[in-house]
Amino acid sequence: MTRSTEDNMNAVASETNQMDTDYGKNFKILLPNHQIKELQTILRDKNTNRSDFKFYADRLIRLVIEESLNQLPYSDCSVVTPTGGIYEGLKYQSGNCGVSIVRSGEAMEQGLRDCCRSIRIGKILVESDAETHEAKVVYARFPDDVARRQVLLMYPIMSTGNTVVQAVNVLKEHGVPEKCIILSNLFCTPIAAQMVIQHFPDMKILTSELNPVAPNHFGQKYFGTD
Ligand SMILES: O=P(O)(O)OC[C@H]1O[C@H](OP(=O)(O)OP(=O)(O)O)[C@H](O)[C@@H]1O
Repeated sequence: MTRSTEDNMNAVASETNQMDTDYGKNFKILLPNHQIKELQTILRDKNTNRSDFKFYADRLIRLVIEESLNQLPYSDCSVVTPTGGIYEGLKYQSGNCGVSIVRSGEAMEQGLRDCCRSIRIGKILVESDAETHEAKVVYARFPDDVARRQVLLMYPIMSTGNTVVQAVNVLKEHGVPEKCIILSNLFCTPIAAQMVIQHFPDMKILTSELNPVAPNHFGQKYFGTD
């Protein structure tokens, strides 16, 4: 039996690691716990040095990536144990890929590779016009068969949501159905959540925090260009 992304989403949502929100069934927040709150606190603290920032950001990224992988399809399988028993388990299905939104989305690539060693990772670069603040896509590269894959779209900060909206539009132009995209995010504002959900109601979104203030220093500090 194959477990669809949706089946899996519902199964996982009823467990303890995600919180349902008022933003519909496709928007999930990691269930807050002390560990997650500590990581978020360190990342928001202006006194956190760059080395610590990257270290703790990578830890939070790993948690979000692990949970995002729970949204992908798995199929039933059985294996033989060392004592000759049969263990009924699950097998991760192939046919997935990552796509990072440059630049801060690239910070999430290693977390994904640590879990899926040889996963293909595409890239999208969205630039905001300095005067009009209009976001536009200036570069995009995907696996040839991206339209047939489940796509884990990685971007850590959603402030207005404009960057993500443009990136998802490009994926859709390349034939990726909305329901096959899982957005992996660390910090999201309510405005961005509304904006992205309004544009793409069938896309799945996983974040670690919904807060009116996004830590927009993330990319600068993670990559040391602040
Ligand atoms: O949801 P949006 O309003 O589109 O904003 C998303 C992010 O993009 C901006 O960063 P920046 O342009 O520095 O991108 P980067 O961190 O990826 O380099 C902004 O400071 C947010 O961190």
